[in-house]
Amino acid sequence: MAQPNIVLHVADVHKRFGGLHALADIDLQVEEGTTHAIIGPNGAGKSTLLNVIIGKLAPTSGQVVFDGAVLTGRKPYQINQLGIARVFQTPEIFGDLSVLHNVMIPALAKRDGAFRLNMLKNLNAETTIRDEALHMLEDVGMSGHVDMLASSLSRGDKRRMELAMCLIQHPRLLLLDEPTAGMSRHDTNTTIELLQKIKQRGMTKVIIEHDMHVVFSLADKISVLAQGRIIADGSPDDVRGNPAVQEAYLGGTH
Ligand SMILES: Nc1ncnc2c1ncn2[C@@H]1O[C@H](COP(=O)(O)OP(=O)(O)OP(=O)(O)O)[C@@H](O)[C@H]1O
Repeated sequence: MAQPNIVLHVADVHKRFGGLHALADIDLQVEEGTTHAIIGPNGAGKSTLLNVIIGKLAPTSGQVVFDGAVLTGRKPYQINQLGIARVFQTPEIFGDLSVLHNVMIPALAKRDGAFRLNMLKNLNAETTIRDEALHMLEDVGMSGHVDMLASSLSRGDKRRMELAMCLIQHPRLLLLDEPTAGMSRHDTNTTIELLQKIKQRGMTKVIIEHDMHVVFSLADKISVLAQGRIIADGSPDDVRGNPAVQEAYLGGTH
């Protein structure tokens, strides 16, 4: 059988904050085309792990390898340029620009190597990127919101717009940090359907999520963190039936 292609490898990563061992012995392999969920109770180390992957935090030891390139030591924008896009827990958007312009900006920043303020002056002249942004907005079901100010969107629509802002970068790996946090059940289900649609296209995703309905609707593989360590790693069925996971997480407050 052909070996799966490992897109992301978190190799023997430790992260200490003073005396606190926030991540210990983390070894995580994400296969191309899969949706890999990282779950765990509050304070388990999920955000720390994500921040180590995207270069916001340096590991105390160990390294992160993406598509053969060592990420450790690179800056977040350099990691983004290599093909990792992140949907933030708190959407980072330009509230006083239109939805369309918000989606165009990451594509311009990718094309030109960095975001520059003077990009905002020439947005209407960028017809190719404008067309692509329109296409992405259609893809996430937001064709009717193109000219609205981003600040006027509902929370769920901001999330969808931010997903379009990531998709227009054509990332090899999409990191989703609690993509349905604070959403109504209806918006959560719409987001699940959208992420399932992206999944069918084979995009690799790492998702941190508290909502088990979301996790079990999307994940091909789940890694469970507890107190900074991976206590289980496997298919959703493996993880669901694992007594250690039930004790640490599923039977807990979530
Ligand atoms: N910058 C920091 N300095 C000191 N301690 C930190 C820092 N960031 C996180 N921690 C600690 O590291 C541990 C892991 O935190 P982290 O935020 O990664 O957990 P989490 O699994 O994302 O939690 P939650 O689900 O509540 O967001 C916690 O004990 C937290 O208090």
